[in-house]
Amino acid sequence: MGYAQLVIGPAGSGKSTYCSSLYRHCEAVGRSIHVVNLDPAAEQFDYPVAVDIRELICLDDVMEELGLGPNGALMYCMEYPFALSNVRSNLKGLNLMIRELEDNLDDWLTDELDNYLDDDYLIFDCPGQIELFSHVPVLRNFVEHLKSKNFNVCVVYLLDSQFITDVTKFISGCMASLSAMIQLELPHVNILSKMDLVTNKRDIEDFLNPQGQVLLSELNQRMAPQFLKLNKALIDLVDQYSMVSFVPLDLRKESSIRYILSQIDNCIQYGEDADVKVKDFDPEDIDD
Ligand SMILES: Nc1nc2c(ncn2[C@@H]2O[C@H](COP(=O)(O)OP(=O)(O)OP(=O)(O)O)[C@@H](O)[C@H]2O)c(=O)[nH]1
Ligand SMILES: [Mg+2]
Repeated sequence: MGYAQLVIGPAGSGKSTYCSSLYRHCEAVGRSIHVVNLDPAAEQFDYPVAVDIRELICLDDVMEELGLGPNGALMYCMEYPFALSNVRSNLKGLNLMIRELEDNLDDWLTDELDNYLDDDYLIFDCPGQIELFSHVPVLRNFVEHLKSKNFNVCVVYLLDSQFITDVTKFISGCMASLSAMIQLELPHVNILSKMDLVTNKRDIEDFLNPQGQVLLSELNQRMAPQFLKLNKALIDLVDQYSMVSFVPLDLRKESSIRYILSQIDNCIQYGEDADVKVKDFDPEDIDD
């Protein structure tokens, strides 16, 4: 059994920083994790990269060869390894393969991830394009692949606390997270990142464990009267999916990282197998 965190969230929400902080934390406590870069546009890392999607495809090449802008090129990069047969016709004359890697998802992932099975703990640092977890099936296919390889996977969704200045922005952050939940159908931990930048904690407190009724009345105050019904439906939706809970992440505090990691471990049942093994062992069963 392997374990994996899929770290997603809007651009600049702090995903890569979270990955490197988590790596350092685990290193300090003597725990082994491996961080995988799934961002073809990434340039530098503060963590040792265990597996790098840029070895398969890189953004600059796609922009140049296909004449795409950075966002279109990124979507292309992400879909490329996962749907190679569909895009093969577009690839005529292109020399996108940077190395002599096998030219399909299974081969590439199997090659790269086979070293990381059985009890290994992988962190996937994903790109920030919101399309990836809203309606494009790339990540979904990727997750299916991980599951087939016996990984317990959890989504770690980061939302930048700096953007959560009022209820409307909070709701839109929730909606983006919700679409990832629906799209990926995985256990989900929502994190409010960059808490060190929040000067007035009271501004954010309402959003850490918000009450549906409180959110609704704030939303109603901000929006024109014709939105009352929509507001109610939105808040009900957020309530229903019991996703109105964000865990604050303050990278200055070890305790904050430790707490988040324990929540995630819980979601993917990391460590439970070891407990089971201990519990299964009954001294009474031993023959004399
Ligand atoms: N103060 C503070 N800054 C942070 C924190 N996390 C990230 N940042 C800053 O926010 C910016 C974006 O952080 P990244 O970790 O690159 O964000 P990302 O989500 O990986 O970004 P993309 O991969 O481009 O989507 C950088 O300038 C980071 O230094 C944090 O906890 N506190
Ligand atoms: Mg990043």
